Amino acid sequence: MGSEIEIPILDFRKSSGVTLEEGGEGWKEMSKKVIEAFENQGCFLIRCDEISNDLRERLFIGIKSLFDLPEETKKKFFSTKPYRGYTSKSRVIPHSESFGIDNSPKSDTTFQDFTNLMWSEENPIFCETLCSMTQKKRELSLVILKMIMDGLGLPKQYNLNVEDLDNYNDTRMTRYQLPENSKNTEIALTLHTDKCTLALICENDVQGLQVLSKTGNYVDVKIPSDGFVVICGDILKAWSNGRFEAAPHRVVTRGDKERLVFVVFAVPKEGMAIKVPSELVNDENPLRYRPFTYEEFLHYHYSTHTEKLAIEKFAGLI
Ligand SMILES: O=C(O)CCC(=O)C(=O)O
Ligand SMILES: [Fe+2]
Repeated sequence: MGSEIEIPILDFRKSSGVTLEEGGEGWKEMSKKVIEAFENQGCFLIRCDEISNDLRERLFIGIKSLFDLPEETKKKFFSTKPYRGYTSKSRVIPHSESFGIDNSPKSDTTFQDFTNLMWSEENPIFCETLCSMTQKKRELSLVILKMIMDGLGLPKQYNLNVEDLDNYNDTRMTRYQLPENSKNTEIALTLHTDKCTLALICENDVQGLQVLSKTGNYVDVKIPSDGFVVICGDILKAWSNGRFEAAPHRVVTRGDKERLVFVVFAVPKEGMAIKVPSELVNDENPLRYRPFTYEEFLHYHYSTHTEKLAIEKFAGLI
């Protein structure tokens, strides 16, 4: 399909010559780019030093061995919470299986409990890899959110909002099934927006993510091997009074190589009121979203199965 837009690549690597010291010139420049990308496409690619080849390799070896476990073992990871636990061939994701793990910053045994449940002989290497990846991604998403506060020129008090908007991680690992005929392209994950603040995604070497452009074309996203795609979620869109786009995206499978992804959704603190900063509201930009909590929105989305314009239908004022 036609790719008339380019997804911007923001280079956070030291070797690119930028110094991302908070408040410095490089930081300010990068803040502008983050804001521009979220205003225009609702997503961007990032290259960074944090994720070494070795770490990434260990991650995907671990994820593969996780999905290769017997079905009865995988089913032991059960959750009553929407989109958490082990899901196989669900209504939303018919051609894939995934694990959704809530990773509260207060609990440091989440991944240990998880890997101990999946492997009776335990799996300390994978456990350590999951902790390390999730932590690095969280650090990065906090930097991105701080850049947003700065770039929008919001007073320093909004830096408190950053920790609350990205209070805990919902970590998801997914394995997509191959199409029955490797020459076909199949939709493995239907068009949606992410219901979180931010999503950071990395993949094994198999591409499949597509973002829907404003002009209605699907654009293939090639996630750099030393980075992620960063997607603005509905929460951040509403918080920004609709200034940012929540990029609609889907996943297609093609070819004969299995696609594995590791996603960290940054999720707001339980009970946090998602409220547009008054500085972003004026005569030209009247208030577009009422205050709400993430839990209320997720419940609405899950119980009504509303996907299209879910955040507008739930909290929109205009
Ligand atoms: O597989 C991907 O690249 C994206 C996954 C995704 O969009 C999701 O889990 O919400
Ligand atoms: Fe998504």
